[in-house]
Amino acid sequence: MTAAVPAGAPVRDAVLSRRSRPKVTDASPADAELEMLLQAASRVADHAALAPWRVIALRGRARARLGDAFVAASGFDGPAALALAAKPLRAPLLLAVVAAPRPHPKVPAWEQEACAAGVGHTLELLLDEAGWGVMWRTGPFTRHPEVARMHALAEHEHLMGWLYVGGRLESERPPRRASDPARGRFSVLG
Ligand SMILES: Cc1cc2nc3c(=O)[nH]c(=O)nc-3n(C[C@H](O)[C@H](O)[C@H](O)COP(=O)(O)O)c2cc1C
Repeated sequence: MTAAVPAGAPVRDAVLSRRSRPKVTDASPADAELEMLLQAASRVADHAALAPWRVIALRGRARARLGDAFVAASGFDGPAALALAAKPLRAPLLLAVVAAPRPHPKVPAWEQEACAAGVGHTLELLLDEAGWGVMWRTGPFTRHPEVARMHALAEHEHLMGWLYVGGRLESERPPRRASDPARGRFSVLG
């Protein structure tokens, strides 16, 4: 038997139409819009309702300070350092997704990180649905102490990466993924 797909199926439509957008304009959502979308994203499944995550918005000079932290973490100098320092400047707004797992008698750290990742994915989807350009990025220095310090993370917190957010370039139509990643990744145990 096939379950009926509700007319419109807006969640499925939003998921199927989402694209990562590597190039964005200088426009960005206001903090009030971000808080509203985050309130929705916070409804992901969350064992024991620990909300083991938080999100930090990096705008303006904070992006340059992140670039400086990347360079300090890398030990690079010269042109390689300049290129690395410029990476966070690719979007006007970076949303650092932070996992904040704490010891819990029933909920191990990996479950809490799964919840934080869910918030990241859901927030990315909601921003895309709202018409913003978004791409989740990480890199080799995501969990380096210099980068944690720049975000003023607590001891138990670590980064899951950044949602790079900006305005959409109307000229750009990012391609769909060529393959069907779900093919062969479903099985049934009777
Ligand atoms: C946790 C995480 C980290 C990622 N880091 C990067 C990255 O550093 N660089 C990159 O090109 N893509 C990265 N990606 C993948 C992109 O966000 C994106 O999903 C990919 O380019 C495919 O495009 P699509 O989302 O439109 O299918 C990351 C995805 C996730 C979930």
